[in-house]
This record gives sequence, C-alpha cells and structure tokens, in this order.
Amino acid sequence: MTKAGAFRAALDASAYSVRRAWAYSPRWLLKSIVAYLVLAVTPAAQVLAVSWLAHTSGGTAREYVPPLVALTALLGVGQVMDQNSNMIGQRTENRLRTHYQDELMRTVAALPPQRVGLAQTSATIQGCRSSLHDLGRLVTSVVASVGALVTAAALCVTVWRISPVAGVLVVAALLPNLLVFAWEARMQDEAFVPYGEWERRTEYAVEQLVSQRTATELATLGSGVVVAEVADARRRTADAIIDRILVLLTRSGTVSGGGTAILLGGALAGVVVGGSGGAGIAAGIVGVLSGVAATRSAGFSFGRLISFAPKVRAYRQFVESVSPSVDTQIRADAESVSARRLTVTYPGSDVPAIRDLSVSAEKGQIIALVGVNGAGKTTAINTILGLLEPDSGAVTVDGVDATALPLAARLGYFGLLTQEFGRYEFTVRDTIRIGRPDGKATDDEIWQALDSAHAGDFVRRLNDGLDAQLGSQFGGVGLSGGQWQRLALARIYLRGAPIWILDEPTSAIDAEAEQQIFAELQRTKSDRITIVVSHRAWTLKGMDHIYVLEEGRVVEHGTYEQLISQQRRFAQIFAEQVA
Ligand SMILES: Nc1ncnc2c1ncn2[C@@H]1O[C@H](COP(=O)(O)OP(=O)(O)OP(=O)(O)O)[C@@H](O)[C@H]1O
Repeated sequence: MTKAGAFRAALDASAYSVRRAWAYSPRWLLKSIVAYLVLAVTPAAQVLAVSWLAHTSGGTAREYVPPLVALTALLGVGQVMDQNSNMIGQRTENRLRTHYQDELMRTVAALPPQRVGLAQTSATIQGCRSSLHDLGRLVTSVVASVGALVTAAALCVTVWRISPVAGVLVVAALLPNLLVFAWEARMQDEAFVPYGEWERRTEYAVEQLVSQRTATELATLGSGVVVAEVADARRRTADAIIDRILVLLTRSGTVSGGGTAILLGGALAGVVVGGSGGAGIAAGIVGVLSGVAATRSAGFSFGRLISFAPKVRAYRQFVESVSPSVDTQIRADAESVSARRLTVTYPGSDVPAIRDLSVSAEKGQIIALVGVNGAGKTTAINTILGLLEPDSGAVTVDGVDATALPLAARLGYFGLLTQEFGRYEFTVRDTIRIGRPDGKATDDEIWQALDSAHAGDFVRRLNDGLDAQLGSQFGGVGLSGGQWQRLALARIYLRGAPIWILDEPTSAIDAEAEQQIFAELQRTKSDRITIVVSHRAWTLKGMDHIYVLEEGRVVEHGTYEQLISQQRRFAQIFAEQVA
C-alpha cells in the first residue's frame, strides 16, 4: 500500500469506527468527544494565559491575580481532563470491543457449513479475534487524533501571534510522525496475515495440550513435550514476524523523533528571535513545549489509526462476506429423499470420490449405506445435505430439486449425527438444546430426547440433572465416549427433523445399549426417513434397504437377507461378523 493508500485506508477505517460507535453507543461517543476537545484546547488557552500573566509582570495584585487564577484553573482542567478522557475512552473502548466480539461470534455462527473449517476461514477468524482490542480502541484514537489536530491548530494560531515561523513549525512538527507511521502501517499490513496464521497454528498446538481429550492422551504417552515444542516453534515463527516489525518501528521512531526535534527547535528559535519581548518569548516557549506533547500524542493516535486500518478492513470484509444468518427452520415433514446419479470430485483430485451414485428412501424407512473405509459414504451424505456440490446428478426432496432451496432451508430437512460429534462441555440442558436452531426446548422435551437416546438414566444420576456441568475441565462431570455419543443422538431426537442421517451413531456405545438404541430407532421410524451408516452387521438386519458402496459406486443393494444370500461384496465385507 502506498502512503496515500495508507492514509485513505485510515480515513475509511476512522469513518467506519465513528459510524459504528455512533450507532451502538452515541452517549459514550459524545462523552469522549467533549472530554478530548476540552483537553485539546487547553494548551492554547495556557499559552494565552501565560502571555497575559507575563504582561502583568511587575504590576499590582489586581493585575496579576486574574491571569494567575486563570492559568492555575487551566492547569487543573488539563490534569482532570487528562485523567477523565482516559477513563471515558477506556470505558468506550470496552463497550465497543464487547460489541465487535459479539458481532464476530454471530458472524462465525452464520458461516455456511462449506466455509467452516477452511484454512483461510480459520486464519481470518483468528486474525479478527486478535484485532478486537484494536477495533475497540479505534474510535477513541479517531477522537484523540482530531483532538491533537485541534491542539496543533490552536497552538499554531496562538504561537503565530508571537512568531509566524514558529507557528508554522509547531504544526510542521506533526509531519515526520505522520509520514513514518504511514510507512509503518504498510509494514504491519503485510505482516498481519502471516502473523495471524502462525498465531492460529500456535493456538491449535496449545489447545491440544490443554483440551481434556488430547491432553489425557499426551499425558499417557508422556509426549506432551513434543507438542509443547511444536507450539514453541510456531510461537517463535510468529514472534519473528513481529520482531522484524518492531526493529523497523524502533528505527523509524528514531528518525521521526529526530525530525520532530529539529522542527520544534526551529520553532523555539523563531520564538526567541521573533518573540516580542520577554512576555512573547515566555508564551512562545510554553506553546512550543506544549507542541512537543501534542506532536507525540498526534503521532501516537494517527499511528494507531493507520496501523489499525488493515485490521478494520480485514474485519469488515469478513463480517460483510457472511450474509446474516437465515434462521434454519426445521421442516415439519418429508415424504422422500433421493440422490440420482451423483458424481463428486474433490478439488485438487482427478478421481471422483463417488460416481453415478443413486440412493433413495421414503418416509418410514431406515436405509443404510455400507462399505469399507474410503468407499464414499461420507461424501454421499455431505452431497445429499448440500455441503458438497456434485459434478453431475441431483438430490431431490419430495421430488423437488434440493439445489432450488437456500442451504439453510435445505438443512432444515435434516438432522445429522456425524462421527465427529461435538462434546460440548456446557450444562446438559445447553448441550442438548443445541439440536434446535432457536435453542428452545422445554425440560420435558429434553428428557424425552435423552430417554430416546438412552442417555436419560445416567443424566438422572447426576446431582444437578439438566443443570449439571459436563466436562471435568470446568469442574463438571466427566463422561465416557459412549455417553457423549448418546447426548449427541439426543440432540437429533430433540431436533425432530424429517430426515435423519446417522453416521455410525453407536460406534462408541456398548452392545447392549446399541441394541436398545437401534430398537428405538426402529420403533419410531414411521415419523421420518432415516439414513444410517453402519459397520456392524447385526444393526443392518432390520434395514429396509442397504446400499453397498465400493470405490464411490453402489455395487449392490437390497435387504440384509437378499445381500447375504447373493454372496457378493456385502457378504464378503461382513463375512467375519455373520460367521
Ligand atoms: N476433503 C477431501 N478432499 C479430497 N478427497 C477426499 C476428501 N474427503 C474424502 N476424500 C476421499 O474421498 C474418498 C471417499 O471418502 P469418504 O470419506 O466419503 O469415505 P467413507 O466411506 O465415508 O470412509 P470412512 O468409512 O472411513 O468414513 C476417499 O478416497 C477419500 O480419500
């Protein structure tokens, strides 16, 4: 970015932050403006008061007391407002930071599933998260910058009356800082993305050391230190990026400091040479010395504006790139779902993961997709859901092409239980009500869902019932893998969507509970369409139809008995289990 570009970006960012602050908290913005403006005109008023006082030198008490009182009052105002503007500024910043954080989290929550988990999305979110503090501070920097300009202009006018050259030089002394800060901003802009990426990688590694599941595995293996080393190496890479910037900032600070000193020295010389007598010199010197503080504060505030601008741009781009979440509405009913001749190729791969794949199911049926690892079951499911776009073929729900529906509406047909189900360490109630997009559920509904998923009994044994905190890292109760999976299944029961997709819903659950869970699924199947992925032969016995996938194709389909009697791929895969 050029210097002009950096200034333009800073202006854009400033306008954005003021608009946002005005919309969110006009009262606090006004308070900040008043505090900083009072502070801004105080130095010029002090120059006038000093000049007035100096003119009364050798006069009577009646002459020198009023300017003395005025000067003292101004010093007091300066002190008080300095403190007050800081406090008001900080409170404004805190409010705005919370507001931006809330907006960011809602934006992340509204991300379409296809964007979730992409490397670029995660890096951007991480970058935005680490910018929240600066975003909150931006508006006070704008107000402080305007204040600094007002200070400089007022000083220029008052010092001009003593020495025009000095008046000009007091303002010119702002320039070195502004130019250097614009250059620094360009450097920071370039470093922002790689730094965000390395910070994200570091956090990921640290998270593995801290989060209960991985920390336990690492502690057992005794190899946590390996991950600590990975985290350390990543942190060093991130630090090296910042370090390079800091070296540049130190050098540029020296250059701008020297330039400012020379210009203010010139202003002092102007005052001494051109100052009209002792009073003028005294007032001029006060003006120039106030200029030192104003220059520093202007440089600091402008620097913030310029260096925050890229972060604001990245934040805005991200927030505006996500359409406000269209609330997913759970559909009441679906009579049929069908995938016809789906072919899907992942980006970067030349071999389709599924080819010409057709499956269909009707209300009241439970169908199964089976096949060895990598056969294409998950790909098929994700395409039916709309998370993957097929190269060819179509998915229809009740005979209507599903691509005609916005994704949120399409997802309203489905309840999906994946193998990577979440282990949300919240209260039981919060963990279950996540199943519904609006999060609303009565306790009765939650208990019903828990019972259907065979999780009711162990939840009843918890001291706090639905209010029990889950997860030992928060002092809550630790659960077994199977118990977590039952809670995930309870979410699907609570959701009550018309099409359920259950990817190995009982993989972590003991045989007895597995039987009960499948019996329950069979008992309630008339309410919905159920698609199950399963690797356990016995669970497939009651299925209405089974599709056998092999290298992305359906190579066989039929009922359990038909497939066993055909003695082809299905019988081969499950040979050991049915023996
Ligand atoms: N994100 C991806 N990018 C590229 N290829 C992928 C991706 N996900 C899966 N594949 C490939 O697509 C093929 C089908 O994978 P898929 O995950 O659908 O199999 P699966 O039957 O669900 O396997 P499993 O039983 O292990 O869950 C595999 O060859 C896999 O390597």
